[in-house]
Amino acid sequence: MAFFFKKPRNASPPHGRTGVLLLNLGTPDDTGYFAVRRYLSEFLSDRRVIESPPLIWQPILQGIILTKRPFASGANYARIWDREENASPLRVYTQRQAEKLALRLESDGVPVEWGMRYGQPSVAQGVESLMDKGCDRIISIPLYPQYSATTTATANDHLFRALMKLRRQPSVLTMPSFPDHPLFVRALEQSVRKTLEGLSFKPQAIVASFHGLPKTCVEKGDSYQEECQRTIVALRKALGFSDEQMPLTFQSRFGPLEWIQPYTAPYVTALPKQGVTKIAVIMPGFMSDCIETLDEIGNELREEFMHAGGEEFAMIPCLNDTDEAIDLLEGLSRSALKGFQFS
Ligand SMILES: C=CC1=C(C)c2cc3[nH]c(cc4nc(cc5[nH]c(cc1n2)c(C)c5CCC(=O)O)C(CCC(=O)O)=C4C)c(C)c3C=C
Ligand SMILES: [Fe+2]
Ligand SMILES: [Fe+2]
Repeated sequence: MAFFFKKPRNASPPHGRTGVLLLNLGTPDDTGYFAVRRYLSEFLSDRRVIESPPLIWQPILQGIILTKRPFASGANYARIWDREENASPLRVYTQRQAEKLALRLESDGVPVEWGMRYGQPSVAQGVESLMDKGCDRIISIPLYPQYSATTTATANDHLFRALMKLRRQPSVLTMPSFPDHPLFVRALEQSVRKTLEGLSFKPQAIVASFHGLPKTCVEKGDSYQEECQRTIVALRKALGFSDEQMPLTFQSRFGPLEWIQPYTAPYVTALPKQGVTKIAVIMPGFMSDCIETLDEIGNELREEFMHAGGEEFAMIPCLNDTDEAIDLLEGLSRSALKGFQFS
């Protein structure tokens, strides 16, 4: 192991320096079969995501799934690709969030970097870059408002895996999830109000759709579902909405297991029969628009809703790099900075 221990490139300033590291999921480098296959293989080989024993799961993954899915997923990514930046929206927004947060923290001498759990840029690169800037303390912010072992915990695992290779480790403070943090709720509230103002119709319901999770994860103690509830209770309260006006659903089911319910697609396609033909959808489990929001909701769900008799469908954008999103990241960073001061 000692073989891997690297020398720090720069000495830390005598009184130390703190940097912020934003952690996100990751996304393919391009929409081609091999790039998507590489991404899915790394993602779906993570035992925090798929807990089945590798001896059983790997032949299924490397056989059927990675032969077929990259074609379908690649075509979906192609529909939402940011052609100007030639990158996936998740990557574009994560980078912009980091750049804008860096501007807010610049005058305090706090650098900001970002890294992806799967793919590029890596978390190790982010750590190295902060250490090159003299940071001996790192505030890591996993960009998941609600905790899940499948997202937050694996991001933290990956960060600590990167630290395993360092002789001189920085001190690390990992931020907790923020399902009903006032700045998060305020950012969501503003995004709802702004979108509603710009619509030519009044939605009869605003469906809140969160990424799903296998039911077994919750049964084993994952707090994700409860944290999604906390987000939606706080948002309904901020907007003065009832449960019916803002129902909670779960999207993105993967594989044959039962996932947490109600599932978004059947819920939404049943609405027109109940007289609800004009809806908006908000996705408060995602800090940035990505394939799950832009394609699964913005393309697929919209089509299914219209086909089922829907008349109007609007998507409320994720927080992305809005000022309110950066207010939230700045607020989280500043409270963590206080936690790193001894006197
Ligand atoms: C068992 C599989 C999966 C679990 C568990 C899971 C949990 C989970 N994921 C997110 C957030 C995102 N997931 C995204 C994409 C995505 N998710 C899965 C599977 C599981 N997710 C797959 C296979 C994919 C890739 C896309 C596809 O092929 O369908 C994304 C978007 C990535 C992007 O590039 O845009 C996000 C974000 C959460 C929050 C979560 C658990 C709570
Ligand atoms: Fe996912
Ligand atoms: Fe999906």
